[in-house]
Amino acid sequence: MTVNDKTPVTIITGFLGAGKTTLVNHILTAKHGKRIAIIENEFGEVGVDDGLVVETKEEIFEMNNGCICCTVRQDLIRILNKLMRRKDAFDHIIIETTGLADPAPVAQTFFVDEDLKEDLYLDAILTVVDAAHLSAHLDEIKPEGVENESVEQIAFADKILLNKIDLLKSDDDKASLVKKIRSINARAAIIESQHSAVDIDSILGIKAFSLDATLEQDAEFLDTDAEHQHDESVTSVGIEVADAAMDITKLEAWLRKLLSTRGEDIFRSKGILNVSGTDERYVFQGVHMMMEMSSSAEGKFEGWGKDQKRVSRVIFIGRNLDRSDLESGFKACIA
Ligand SMILES: Nc1nc2c(ncn2[C@@H]2O[C@H](COP(=O)(O)OP(=O)(O)OP(=O)(O)O)[C@@H](O)[C@H]2O)c(=O)[nH]1
Repeated sequence: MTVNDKTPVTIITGFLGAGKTTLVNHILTAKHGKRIAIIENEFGEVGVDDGLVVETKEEIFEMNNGCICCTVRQDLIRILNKLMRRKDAFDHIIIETTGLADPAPVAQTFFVDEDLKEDLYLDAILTVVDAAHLSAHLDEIKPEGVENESVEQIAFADKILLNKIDLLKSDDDKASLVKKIRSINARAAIIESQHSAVDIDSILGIKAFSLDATLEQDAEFLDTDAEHQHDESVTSVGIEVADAAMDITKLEAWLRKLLSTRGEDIFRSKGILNVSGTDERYVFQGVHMMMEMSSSAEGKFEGWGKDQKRVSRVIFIGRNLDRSDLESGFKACIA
């Protein structure tokens, strides 16, 4: 079978909050004529992304019970094998990793699994980066033997979306960020973007993955016994409130204060909210100290479904998280 008879797979990776789901939504709503299957892997004990991905007719598979680069790799293989039994139904498969994943073990799957190798080829590893926060994450010193996920994600990229360029203060800041990226990966093309809005032809069907370049980067790439160690100090706290609605004014004030004081350690926060006194669905998005609150009234995402149970679900991801403090703070904002 030649590469042209196989189904292309794109791995979308990038640190927490970089703009991966925004990119998936852009792909799902752009006009390109491709039938796409999406496999989503989310970090943390409460899944939120299922409510953040736009509703389309495309098939979406959620994998929320572990990390795609380690514990649920067998689940990934199972889903891919299932998809390949209906391979005429798809033109392209996209895998969105968690923000803390190492893309290499996910990419390895397409070279070591005999069945999948027959039907699929790895088109590209796309790494989305947050122009405002990347530098700090790249500079982070990790304990001996622990991977810096941001560095790995850049190192293995075939294409880099330098996203959130609206948040860069000057051309000098941009130039020094590009220099830093180039010192880790000199090969990948870099495209600048805002809200991950890129030309679909520049990211899908580009045949940009190179096994030779990847082996040069990591001689153990094809070694199925090679191990990697995650930073165990990064954890998540998920909170669900099923039987009451939230007071939006109180909640917004609490979140703003929380993120302005603890936003260095709270890398990522997001949630879907059942707000008292309205039928609109609310979504909140936090990346370090930056925060956005929006509602379905703005028309960017769907409101509550007619028979949908209105549950508030939030997740905090970061270091030194105090579960009881976060839970009591959130629940104090119940209307
Ligand atoms: N200012 C600005 N904000 C952006 C841009 N792109 C995405 N965002 C916002 O950044 C936040 C995180 O975006 P997501 O697409 O959810 O990020 P993600 O990489 O999927 O996050 P995780 O799944 O948690 O790892 C959201 O509030 C987005 O609206 C951009 O270009 N500029």
